[in-house]
Amino acid sequence: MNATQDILTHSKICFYGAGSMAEAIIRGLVDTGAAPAGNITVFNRSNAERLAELRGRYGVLTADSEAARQDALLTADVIVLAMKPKDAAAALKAFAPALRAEQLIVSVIAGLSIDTIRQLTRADQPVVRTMPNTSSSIGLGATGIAFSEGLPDDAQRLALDMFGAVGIAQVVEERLMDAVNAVSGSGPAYIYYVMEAMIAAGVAQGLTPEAARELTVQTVRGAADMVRITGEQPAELRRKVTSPNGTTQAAIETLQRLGVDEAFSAAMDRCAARAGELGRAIAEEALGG
Ligand SMILES: NC(=O)C1=CN([C@@H]2O[C@H](COP(=O)(O)OP(=O)(O)OC[C@H]3O[C@@H](n4cnc5c(N)ncnc54)[C@H](O)[C@@H]3O)[C@@H](O)[C@H]2O)C=CC1
Ligand SMILES: O=C(O)[C@@H]1CCC=N1
Repeated sequence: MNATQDILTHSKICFYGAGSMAEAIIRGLVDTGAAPAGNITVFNRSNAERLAELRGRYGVLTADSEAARQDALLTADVIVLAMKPKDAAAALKAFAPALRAEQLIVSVIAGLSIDTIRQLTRADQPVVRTMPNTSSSIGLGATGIAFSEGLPDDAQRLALDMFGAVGIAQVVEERLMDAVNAVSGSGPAYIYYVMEAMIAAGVAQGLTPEAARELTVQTVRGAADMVRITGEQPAELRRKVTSPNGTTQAAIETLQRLGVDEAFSAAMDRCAARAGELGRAIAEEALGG
């Protein structure tokens, strides 16, 4: 074990919010051994059943009472903000007064800026803003990471190790975090949407749902791995599939005629803009303007 892994291994991590994103990260940390389950405490607002589920699956600790929640927050080295954006302002306001200067805040909340977190806590609170995705739950996550100004190297390393344990982690400037949200944070949903459409069209053409699903899944998996493994550009790989005047050309021309490029561009612009709106709404609710 090297010294940097040591930091994550020995840190007490508190997950504030116990939803799908928290679980995805917890699973990666526990399964890879990047953080021992006994160092992870998780809580949500009031859903004891959900906490029991996480305890049973991963062996993590859960905080089931207000006193236990306060204790988990007070004793944590790292606090992961994993609640919905609409719950973030109230949660941050409630726990900020008890926060210690050295506690690292890691946020996965769409749109929430480092500046808002620091305004609610301390001007020099160590903060890592991230945008992961749900593929983290199978170790194939893609996370964008931005650091607060002056964040010490060991805190940067800890965050990179935490998200590296569940996939790849890409450091970006904070101003680009909404773009990361548009590409990889929400991205899995676009691909699922494409898969839904492919499966439905295959079934409409007579395939069984099972056959359409299997063929679609393997096609998407194979295409992603072709880009990853060959290192070639997607456009070049597409060219190799597309015989002149063949079937693929007929399909791609139809997609282009129907405006799929424009649809993706508009959807991703709207996604990034929505992240900005969510972030401003949290700041307004928490800071009053
Ligand atoms: N689901 C996704 O694909 C991604 C989600 N995110 C971000 O992750 C965050 C969480 O999203 P999900 O896990 O999908 O949501 P979710 O709805 O599955 O989980 C939210 C959790 O927060 C808890 N919670 C809410 N208010 C709380 C409070 N005051 N105290 C304690 N717990 C509280 C809820 O009980 C629930 O356990 C969001 O802010 C979202 O922007 C980021 C990247 C990807
Ligand atoms: O839909 C959302 O707002 C969250 C953020 C990125 C993925 N899911």
